[in-house]
Amino acid sequence: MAGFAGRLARCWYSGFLRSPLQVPALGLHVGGPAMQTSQKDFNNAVSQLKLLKEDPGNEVKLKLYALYKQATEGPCNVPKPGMLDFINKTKWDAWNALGSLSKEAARQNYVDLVSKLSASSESPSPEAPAADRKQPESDSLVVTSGDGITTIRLNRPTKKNALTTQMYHDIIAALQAASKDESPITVLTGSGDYFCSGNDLTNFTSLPAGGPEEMARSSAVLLRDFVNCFIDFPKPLVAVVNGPAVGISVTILGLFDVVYATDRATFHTPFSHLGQSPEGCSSYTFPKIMGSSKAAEMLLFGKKLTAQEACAQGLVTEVFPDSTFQKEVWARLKAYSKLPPNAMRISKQIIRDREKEKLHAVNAEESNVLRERWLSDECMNAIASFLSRKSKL
Ligand SMILES: CCCCC/C=C/C(=O)SCCNC(=O)CCNC(=O)[C@H](O)C(C)(C)COP(=O)(O)OP(=O)(O)OC[C@H]1O[C@@H](n2cnc3c(N)ncnc32)[C@H](O)[C@@H]1OP(=O)(O)O
Repeated sequence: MAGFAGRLARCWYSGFLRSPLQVPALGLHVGGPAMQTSQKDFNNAVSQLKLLKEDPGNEVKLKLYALYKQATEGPCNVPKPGMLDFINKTKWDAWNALGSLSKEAARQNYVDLVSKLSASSESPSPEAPAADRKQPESDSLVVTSGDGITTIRLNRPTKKNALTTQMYHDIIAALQAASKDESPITVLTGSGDYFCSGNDLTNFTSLPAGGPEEMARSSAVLLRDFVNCFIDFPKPLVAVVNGPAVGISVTILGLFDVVYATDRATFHTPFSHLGQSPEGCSSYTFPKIMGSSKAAEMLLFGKKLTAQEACAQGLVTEVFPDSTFQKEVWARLKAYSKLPPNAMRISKQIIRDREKEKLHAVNAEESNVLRERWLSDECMNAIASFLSRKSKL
């Protein structure tokens, strides 16, 4: 089985966390007389699922997992996995949340869900990709160009723009394309009330076949590649920080040329709380920008800075009142984008180039250290605790 079908078969039962309370809220059948799904329809749906062209996402996969178990084995009566076994606990929660739903109703719901997924996977994509730019793989990133500015927008507002693995890949591709496009200026910003809540902590719950070591290894490679793109970006790179920023969305700011923030923004790197360590070259850029003791307070103790504090410490260029933030910032950037582009590139080069080698070395070292950290009990416990906080909501 290649592509999605193969991945589906492999990670189906590796599961994903979702509030059990949300499973019945999906409009699923809970019983009643209209149960006519045969075993054959159910078997067909199981086969049909393997032919889906698009990954339906972890939440849907978890729903399907729970319905499959209920349809084939009935109500969950296996022991609850331990607290730290959060993947199996998540699956158990989802299955257990189906309570006494009958096998027939579960079969019906499973068939209905697969049929809905098959229909949407066959419908044509509503937007044709722009001829000159490969569009991101997911809707969670939107890239647009106009007025001399290429804007890369994190677009997952319901999750505070937390970065999924796919988004890291899409941002890398977007930066590579932007480095060669016509726009003199490139901007990173977010949709909704957050700039970004950092790494999506559920990224760590979809274990690959090689287990946690493989997950840590591939995440370290992805992190290094992601940060390298910011180090090497050749044009003026501006962060338009539209709200609070957490984790990696804060650390990479040290690699931007200009950072504009709304006065609602905060800056927070809770690495120790998460059993993790600094990335984004912040172990080098933050002490240089704000001095070693202010950097330590952020990177070791997770001190949250207001926008004004971040500006006073040199991480933010300028703070704007939230009510006029968008208007003022975009008007200013539009004016800057009319400056001679080659002069801006060359000026950036002369400011940044002598640091590049050092930054690449720091990035490689931080990624290696994090690879170890992700396998530590401290880190696993912290992630389990964030995820179980969710399951109680
Ligand atoms: C390649 C790998 C690189 C790895 C290196 C990166 C490291 C980091 O970035 S470390 C930082 C990781 N981020 C966090 O620890 C933040 C975790 N999130 C929170 O603490 C809070 O969600 C919040 C303070 C950001 C917002 O709190 P609140 O206003 O109360 O909103 P909710 O918690 O209800 O969030 C809404 C919704 O979004 C989900 N969510 C938010 N952030 C994340 C996240 N980082 N990962 C996964 N999910 C996140 C949250 O769970 C809620 O979801 P639902 O419950 O489904 O509505």
